[in-house]
Amino acid sequence: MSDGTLYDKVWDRHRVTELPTGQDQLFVGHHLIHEVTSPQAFGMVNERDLDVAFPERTYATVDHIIPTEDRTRPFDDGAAEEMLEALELNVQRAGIDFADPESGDQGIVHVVGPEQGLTQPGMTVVCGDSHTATHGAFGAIAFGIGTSQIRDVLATGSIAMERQDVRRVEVTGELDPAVSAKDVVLTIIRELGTDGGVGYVYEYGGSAVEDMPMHERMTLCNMSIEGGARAGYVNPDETTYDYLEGRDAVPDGEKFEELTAYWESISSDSDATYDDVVTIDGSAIEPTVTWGTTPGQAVGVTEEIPDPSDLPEDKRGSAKQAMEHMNVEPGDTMEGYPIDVAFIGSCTNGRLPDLRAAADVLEGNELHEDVRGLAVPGSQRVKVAAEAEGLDEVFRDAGFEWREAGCSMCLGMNDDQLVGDEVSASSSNRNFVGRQGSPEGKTVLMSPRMVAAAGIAGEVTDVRTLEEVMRA
Ligand SMILES: CC(C)[C@H](C(=O)O)[C@@H](O)C(=O)O
Ligand code: SF4
Repeated sequence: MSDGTLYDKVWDRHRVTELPTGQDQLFVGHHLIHEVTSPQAFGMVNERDLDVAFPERTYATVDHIIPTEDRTRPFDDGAAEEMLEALELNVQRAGIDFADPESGDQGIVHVVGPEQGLTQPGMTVVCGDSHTATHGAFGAIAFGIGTSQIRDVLATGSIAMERQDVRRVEVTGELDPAVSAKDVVLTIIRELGTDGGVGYVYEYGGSAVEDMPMHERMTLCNMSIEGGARAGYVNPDETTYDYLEGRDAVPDGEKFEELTAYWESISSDSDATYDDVVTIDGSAIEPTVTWGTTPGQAVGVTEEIPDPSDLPEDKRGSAKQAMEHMNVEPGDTMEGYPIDVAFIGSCTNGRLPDLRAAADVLEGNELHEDVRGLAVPGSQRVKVAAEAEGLDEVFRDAGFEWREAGCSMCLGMNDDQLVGDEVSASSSNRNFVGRQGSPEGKTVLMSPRMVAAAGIAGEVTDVRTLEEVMRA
């Protein structure tokens, strides 16, 4: 068992008791909710005539089903309208703060929590959503939960959970300037496997992680679940405190100083022991893209797609199937793979610095004539901030549609979907078959800069080469 890690310390501080099942009852510091996974859980709580135990520790937003174009109520999509109405009713009844579409605060749950300072180091954060690990970027223990657990958290402010092992994932060296956290996490998942993290929580560290600003750490932790880990976190440091200082939900003055001291104390000790340690050479990572239908089926953009027969036996069948779906061959590179759609957004890469990174590549360029582009800010606040910098103009001038905040084409639960066998260069986190709305659709995951480069070229492109050409 690990010892002296942030995970152990935070777990112990939130552990209420050991349950007869052998699980621990864990107190939940913050509960985030959205419209897709909460209605049933509220239904169960209401049915038993229970109150929400800690409405003040609960925060709601609407993200998955919300249209990113016309938001006139009632929505054209009756099911979407119904889900939002259910959420409105539930939060109103329980007295839960709600980032509704009129509030100016609405957005993807994993974008709004951090931007308002709701997510803080040393907390336990849960949400009925698998990408809750995002919040681990702050040194919180954050994970996705299922419907019956949402019910439990609503009714008691706690859940039954088993303690996980801790794997330290150490990313050494310095990243190439064209390489981002997205490339790092795709590399980690590729090396450790999509189920390599089962039973673990990942502690990310090493110089390449320490050098990452908060939005990059969020991208890294966001995809922990794609590697099978229950959660992922980064120990809090000056970068974390600087990000948090002055945010709405963060106390200021002396209280902030006290908090910082507390946050320091819950960081992993220098002599902490881990159940496993993995080291990855950050300086060797190049811009990385997926060739298949899981986030682990990834290669460096100039690297050859592997031959399934060279893969471990249990990976061969799925690799062959993925190659068929994606229409790629072993030995091909992804460079030159034609795309139809460029999607910038999602809880992985829909924050202000992600939009800046894409806009930086797009400035003065235009989307390829065969490509449609969708830029979707992760939250209303991100949208306003981006517009204040003129980023919307850069996107529009390049031929992108500039939309309202939400999950959008990350999973296509609204109108933003691939059509037929369209190929999308996407800054999101999942490339499963049918993920972006069309069963024949194809998704190539990559960083925002790489999406912008692919959009301009009309095919997967090494952003480093594109930038060289543009400079010449
Ligand atoms: C709808 C929701 C339950 C789902 C998740 O849990 O992650 C979604 O956010 C996703 O990314 O697939
Ligand atoms: S942006 Fe995508 S991954 Fe994130 S919560 Fe929404 S659907 Fe899930």
